Amino acid sequence: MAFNVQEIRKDFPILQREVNGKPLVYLDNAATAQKPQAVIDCIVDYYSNYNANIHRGVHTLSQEATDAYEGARKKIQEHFNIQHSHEVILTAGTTHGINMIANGFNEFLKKGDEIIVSALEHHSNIVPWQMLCERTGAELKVIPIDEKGVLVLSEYEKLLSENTKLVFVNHISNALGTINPIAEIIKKAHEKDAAVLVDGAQACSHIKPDLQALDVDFYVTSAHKMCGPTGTGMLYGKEDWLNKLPPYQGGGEMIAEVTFEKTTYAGLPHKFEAGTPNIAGGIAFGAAIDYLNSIGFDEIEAYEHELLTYATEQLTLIEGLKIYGTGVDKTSVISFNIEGIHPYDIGTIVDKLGIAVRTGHHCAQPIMDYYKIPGTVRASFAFYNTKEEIDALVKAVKKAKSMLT
Ligand SMILES: Cc1ncc(COP(=O)(O)O)c(CN[C@@H]2CONC2=O)c1O
Repeated sequence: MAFNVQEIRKDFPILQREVNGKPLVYLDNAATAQKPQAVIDCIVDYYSNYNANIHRGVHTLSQEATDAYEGARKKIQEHFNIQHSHEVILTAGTTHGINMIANGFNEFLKKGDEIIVSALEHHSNIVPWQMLCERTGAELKVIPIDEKGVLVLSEYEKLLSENTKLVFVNHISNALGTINPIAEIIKKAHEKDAAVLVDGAQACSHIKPDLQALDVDFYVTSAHKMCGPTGTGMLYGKEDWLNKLPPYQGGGEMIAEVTFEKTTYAGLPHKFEAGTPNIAGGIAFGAAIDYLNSIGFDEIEAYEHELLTYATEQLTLIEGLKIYGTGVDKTSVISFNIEGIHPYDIGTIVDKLGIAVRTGHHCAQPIMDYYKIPGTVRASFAFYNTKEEIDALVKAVKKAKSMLT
């Protein structure tokens, strides 16, 4: 099917909404993507027709629920070109997955070891590693960015040493839209025998990463960024690493045998899946992947690039407007400010006109510190947005500017 945004928009009930008496213009997709009817129906179907707890059940409903949940795991495996389905850990989301790995490395790090993160990271990919360094005595090093919001790879190479044990970098910056050269970052880390975790939260709705080709050690993402439900996501880990790391949480599901003398743990993936999971969420994660693939990531990437180019052109026509994150490799996120106006004031006014953008530091305060700004207005576009919606944004920003200056 040729890419037809008007046809696609019909799949998203929420896009018919009005906000403050105006048509909703939803441009906060970097925070969470909207949900197509197919994903909504999947959740309703589970709770209506085969709700049951999974694994170990002898009754039909439990078997149906288990088949659907493990079927979703297979879909995730195939989508990301992962070698084994047991290398797919279903999580509560990106933050959960990152903490799972940070916890696991308690036993692997010692004083003198070094962890490298980038200056582009979301707090979810900074704080867990700071906590790990506090626990182990390891030292955190930071890859700097330049004025364009692009990582300075020459500095990264200087930071790498035989003391480097772990490297953490996001695939795409949620604050600026910068796409990082993760294949190169991974290759250089592996030359020093360092493991790499990539935070893919902002990437997986825009591109389809091939995790075997990337040779990444860990990759995390959230379903809600991929038109799936909140509270579910994926941690990929090479099986050698996942077998080395201790379980994250103790409980049901993650055990092989429990005695008061000793407990043995389940194998992968269940070692990392204690307790009753978000069953509906996991199944609907699979439905979201099916939906995105039915449109096609080549089409999504091409169309979103069109939106980014158009929005950049139109916004930069506004006098006094500055865009942060001007690298060549960017996805459809535009962070901007208008001289002399606080981003929060712009966000508040455009909301009155039905336009949803995000303002603030976007859980990336180090980036705001680098630019010496309190925050930005962030407009983030998805494949179901339109050029007409960009025109509405530009008109609203101009109105806000005229009201505030
Ligand atoms: C790059 C990145 N990493 C981690 C996270 C955390 O994901 P979860 O909240 O699903 O665990 C986010 C969330 N993005 C935030 C959420 O709201 N606005 C944003 O930009 C993110 O963009």
